Amino acid sequence: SQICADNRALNSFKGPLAVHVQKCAENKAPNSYKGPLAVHVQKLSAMPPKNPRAKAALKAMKDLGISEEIIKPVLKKLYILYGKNWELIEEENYRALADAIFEHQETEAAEKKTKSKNSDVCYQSPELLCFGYPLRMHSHLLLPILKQQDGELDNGAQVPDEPERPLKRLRKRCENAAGSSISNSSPRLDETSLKRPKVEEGLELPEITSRQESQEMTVAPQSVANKGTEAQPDSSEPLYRHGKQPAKQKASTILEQVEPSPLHAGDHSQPHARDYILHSDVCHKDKGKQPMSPQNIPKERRLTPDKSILIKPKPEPFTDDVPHEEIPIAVILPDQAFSGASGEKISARNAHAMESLTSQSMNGEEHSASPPSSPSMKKTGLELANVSEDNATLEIASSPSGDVKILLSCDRPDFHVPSMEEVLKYVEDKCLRSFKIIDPKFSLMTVMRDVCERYLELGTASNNTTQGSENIENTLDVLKESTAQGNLDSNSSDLGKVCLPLRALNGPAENHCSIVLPAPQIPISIPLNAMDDPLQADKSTAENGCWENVEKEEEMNRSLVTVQQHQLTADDLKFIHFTSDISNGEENFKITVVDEINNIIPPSFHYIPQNITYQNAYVNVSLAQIGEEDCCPMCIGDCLSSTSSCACACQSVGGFAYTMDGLVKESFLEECISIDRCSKRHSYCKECPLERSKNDDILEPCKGHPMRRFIKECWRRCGCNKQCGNRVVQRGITCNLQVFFTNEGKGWGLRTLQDLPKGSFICEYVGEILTTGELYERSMQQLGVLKHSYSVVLDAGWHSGVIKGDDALCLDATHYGNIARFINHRCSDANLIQIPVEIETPNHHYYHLAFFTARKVDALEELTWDYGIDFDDSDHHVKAFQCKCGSEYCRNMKRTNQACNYCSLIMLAHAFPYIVDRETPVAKRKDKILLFYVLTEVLE
Ligand SMILES: C[S@@+](CC[C@H](N)C(=O)[O-])C[C@H]1O[C@@H](n2cnc3c(N)ncnc32)[C@H](O)[C@@H]1O
Repeated sequence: SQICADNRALNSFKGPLAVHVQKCAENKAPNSYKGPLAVHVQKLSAMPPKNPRAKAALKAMKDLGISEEIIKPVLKKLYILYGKNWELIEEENYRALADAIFEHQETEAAEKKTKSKNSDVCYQSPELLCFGYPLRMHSHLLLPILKQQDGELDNGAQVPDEPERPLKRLRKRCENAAGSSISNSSPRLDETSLKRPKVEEGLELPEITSRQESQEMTVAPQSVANKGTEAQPDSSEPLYRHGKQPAKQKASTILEQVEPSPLHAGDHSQPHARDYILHSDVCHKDKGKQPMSPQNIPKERRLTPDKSILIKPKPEPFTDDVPHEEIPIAVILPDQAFSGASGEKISARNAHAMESLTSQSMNGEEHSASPPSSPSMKKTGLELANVSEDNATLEIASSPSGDVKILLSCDRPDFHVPSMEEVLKYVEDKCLRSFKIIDPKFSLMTVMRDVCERYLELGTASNNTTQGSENIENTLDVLKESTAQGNLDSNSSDLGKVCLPLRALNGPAENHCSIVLPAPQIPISIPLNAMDDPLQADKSTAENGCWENVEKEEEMNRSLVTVQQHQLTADDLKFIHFTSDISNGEENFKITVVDEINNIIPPSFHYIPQNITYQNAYVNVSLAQIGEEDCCPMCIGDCLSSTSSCACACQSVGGFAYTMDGLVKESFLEECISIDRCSKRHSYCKECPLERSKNDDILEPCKGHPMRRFIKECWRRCGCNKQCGNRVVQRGITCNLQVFFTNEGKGWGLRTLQDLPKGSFICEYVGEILTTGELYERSMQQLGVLKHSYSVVLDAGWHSGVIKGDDALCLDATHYGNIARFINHRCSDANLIQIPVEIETPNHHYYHLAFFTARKVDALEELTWDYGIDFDDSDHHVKAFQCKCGSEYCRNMKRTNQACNYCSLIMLAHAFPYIVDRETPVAKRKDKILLFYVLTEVLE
């Protein structure tokens, strides 16, 4: 209410109250609106005014025996008509007010008499409908609305003694709009409604529109002054005229002049005010025929024609008193924006240049009742597009003269105006994540400029070539051009460019085209923050500039492409290369990242290609500790080509573990797999390092560690060369891998982009080397913080009993790691197998945890390994999660009762655990399912 009063224009008020009033109007039935505002407005009407001048006016009239209910609406009306100039009202002891009251009463009396006649007129003429009801029925309803608009007279809504502020602006608008004769956007009150209904010969009616109110009643007071006189031909044309007067066409002229600027289409107050004038027309139709007979005031006290009280519009300077939110955040000036390739001539906050364009924030709901291309808009060329989100609104309006205004507004109470840079950055980042193809030079301002250019282009020469798919093509062309240009700018070579089929861009088949994108070249290092909040990670990444090279490679990075999964085929994927390399260039191959589901990037971490000691872990890498028996100094070239196994090979079971092709030998692999899958091949520590690390007295019995086979690779003390066939893991990743977002709810995962034969080396698990004690402490600190676990225990050698004290080691890839941290778990039949590999240290204390394919793996298959989790052991170093591996041998099945295709059966498993255990001691789900089917049928 206060804001209303201050702004004296409902349309400037963005709060819920405005929405209520808007609703009132748009529901066409303010009287049927029972919302809090209606109640509030009624209350307002009943409350005494706080303004002392209003009080005095009331008192003066009351003294004449007129009741307050009669006085207030008339006073209100007069106040508006007089341009809120109290002097005029107070003059001659409230003569004008008394006059108006009597007039009002006369009108009402006359109205009663002619009720049926008027009623017919009202219903027949659409222009005379107000809120869907005959206007004459609404005088009492309109007043409260007007009160809201002007916020005075009632309930402490202060009556400003100074009438100027908003009116100045509106007058200015009026002046600006005068030449354009642009109509209102109201669907009910289009151009036809501006035509003044044919007025019977008689009184000229009060011409009050919202614009007229805003015009400071440049006409109204004059008309009051001319009551009873002949119509004045000049600008002092009276609005109130007593006695028979010829109906003037002037009224419609005035209306045209006071038409809102096109962008004022969202004006909340407009319908009310417009309706009000029509109402006035109807209600006063018969005035000329009805004698005005004041009841309590002698005739001589009534207003007489007196030029001295004519009010001429003051040439008040234009002052922009519109609330801050109304100033457009970004204004695009076509003539500037189009003026060159640089294009960045968009002036932000250039409200000044757009003075003539005014626009109001509208609630999307309300506005939907008035679509952008409503007939009235079409007629005038006014275009208004409106997008609403929550309480925030984006409104784009354009006028036939070529002005475009973009207005962002928000009516939430907790809203603060963000910086333009912040908004642009945020939206750009989002676009970068969301769109399939991004111009390396993408910026929101470029998009805005494109809008302008399109506007100009379509509005001028080529405006008849813009249908449907062609629009798409145009857009693609723009993208194509700019992207290609970006390529040229950033990389003059064609090397590494890939052709991206655009089929996935929703365009029809005939619109397919290709876009040349730069191939992956720029490594990204993802910072260590917001580990488990991808969006946060994105944001902080951008904000902190933590991506290495982000400054210099920004444009290239922006070519990150994300593709909707459902639109992708394996063939498509072959064409799509992503410019990001999650390894930051640390690996031999670029490791791309793709999220086809959410368009996000993985949470940040530091990519390291090799293990690194955190603090206390003791990893003794020294030539001195490598004995003769632990290396092959006499070998030359490739050890594998030798007829006999070298010393290194001998340390691996049965000779070399690798084939000449660099694969793990089948026999060795099978043995490793069987160890992995058979719990019998476990060793149990008398004093388990994992238990010791807990630092408590209650040591739990060791749950066992697999007694794994090691591979021993040749290394620096060996005589062979780097290409020796017994050096596989140390040569690093040699296959094409990709980090992707799984759609089974496991988070990110790793997949291969190429077919892989059985026994292929994939990668090793890299992370910080921690002691088990350190890992335990870290886990305690991060308890409940992290969504995923990234630690493994290097326990393959524990059975040898060499682990002492706190020496037992772990790898934690939470903050520092490589792509192995993305490999998800799969129970029992994972396609990867972990094999401990000794390289630079000849004992089993520290080793490399390497992953090899346990079978042939097809391109695009997710790579998984069995974490070895005992899902019933809550103490396991990998926090038990609800397994979604999908394996038919899933060990977590009996606890899974959600997100499982067999959930109903699993519920039964809960009901019959004994049967399950007895029937399937090794927990093979196949068996369970069979069993449960039987049970289900029995139950049914
Ligand atoms: C080494 S991380 C694997 C990468 C992880 N998915 C990510 O988004 O970063 C291990 C974590 O992934 C999740 N995970 C791995 N395998 C899973 C599975 N089969 N079912 C459900 N979640 C799994 C668990 O949260 C687990 O703690």
